[in-house]
Amino acid sequence: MQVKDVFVSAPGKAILHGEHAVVHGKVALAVSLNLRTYLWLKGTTTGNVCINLPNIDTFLCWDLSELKPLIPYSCGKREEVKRLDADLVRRLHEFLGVTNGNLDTCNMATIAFLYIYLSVFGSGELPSLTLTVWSELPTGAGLGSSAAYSVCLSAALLCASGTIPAPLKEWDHTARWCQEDLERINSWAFQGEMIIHGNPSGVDNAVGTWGGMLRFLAGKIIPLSRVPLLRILLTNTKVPRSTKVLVARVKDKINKFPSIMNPVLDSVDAISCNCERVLSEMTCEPITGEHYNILEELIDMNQHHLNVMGVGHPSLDTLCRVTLTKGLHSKLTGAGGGGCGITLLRPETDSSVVQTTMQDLKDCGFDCWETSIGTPGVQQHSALSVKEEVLEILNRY
Ligand SMILES: Nc1ncnc2c1ncn2[C@@H]1O[C@H](COP(=O)(O)OP(=O)(O)OP(=O)(O)O)[C@@H](O)[C@H]1O
Ligand SMILES: C[C@@](O)(CCO)CC(=O)[O-]
Ligand SMILES: [Mg+2]
Repeated sequence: MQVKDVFVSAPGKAILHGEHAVVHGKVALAVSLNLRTYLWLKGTTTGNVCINLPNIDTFLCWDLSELKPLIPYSCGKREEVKRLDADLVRRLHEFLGVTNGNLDTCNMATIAFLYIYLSVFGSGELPSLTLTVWSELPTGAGLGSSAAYSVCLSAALLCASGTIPAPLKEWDHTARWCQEDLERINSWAFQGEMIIHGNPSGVDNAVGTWGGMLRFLAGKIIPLSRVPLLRILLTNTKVPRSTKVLVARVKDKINKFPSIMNPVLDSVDAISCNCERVLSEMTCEPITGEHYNILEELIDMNQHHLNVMGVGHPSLDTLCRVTLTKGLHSKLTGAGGGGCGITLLRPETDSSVVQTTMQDLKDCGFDCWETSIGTPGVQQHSALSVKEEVLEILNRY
């Protein structure tokens, strides 16, 4: 069986408020970014399944005969995809020689792929294909690279297997799926996130799937359609960290100090709700300096809470200190422990202030750029519609 080629992309995300607290049933507000992950799936007749993941230096190929014995026993019967198939995960660990359960960057990405590939195609004939993924997002830096990767895998494999239709018509450049298909994509992407994160809330894959700005609470996704245009500076401290480790660290802290940590989580919840209220006010009344003052205070308070949770880092303290000397307020975004932070720019913030702030942050060794938010979620592309530099990279493999 030869499957049709599929080209998809999904955006990264920034969490405005609610990271970590959202894992424990509190509200998070998150937005999509103008940085995307691209995936090109090519149907082949080689009898091999190959993955090229240049961002993480992973290039692997298997013969179909090696993969067939891994097909999950329950394949095709699994309508409910909220929990991982523990038996398949265990057999994939064995297959890749993971002995202690500790997955490195390459194993996490490989298992996420094999898990979805085998689950989606396992009830029929496994197809031979080559899948190449390249991302504009920094990997493992808090901007939802794992979710964008999982959403792309899920959309491309579901589409190639015919589980969901390809929305792209001959004359289209890009197309999106209907709500029901997006829900399917999101639920398989969540499985990928479970492999990579351990215990994800699902907020990152929801943003990768639907894009825009979302309110997320206990699996419930509410798109916020009326939001003001926010100017945000993104800074990558380049300090490596793992979301899985940080999420587990917060859980340990909650278990150890429940009476201290639960009020902190409640307070973060209230910060997210206050932020949502202010953002909504900003769309229906004239925007004032006071709106921005409140947004800035919420950022400062949340950053302190995240430090209490144990997910701060000296590099993030530096980010907050450097931006505050220019009157700007920052917090970490995503899992913390290094990675990226966001800085809110006020409408009146002069471009010279933005430039000097960015230079000061670059002098600290950080990457820094102004970003646009609220971009579309997962999309199917015609190869022609993709930026030339992205096509050139994906075509190398
Ligand atoms: N472009 C990519 N190609 C292959 N694997 C990727 C890619 N991007 C992310 N991954 C996988 O996701 C892992 C990083 O996930 P992690 O959740 O730790 O960081 P993040 O998603 O960037 O940050 P956060 O979850 O805080 O937003 C990598 O180790 C790798 O396994
Ligand atoms: C830290 C966390 O809250 C956000 C990571 O981007 C984890 C999650 O929600 O799955
Ligand atoms: Mg992640």
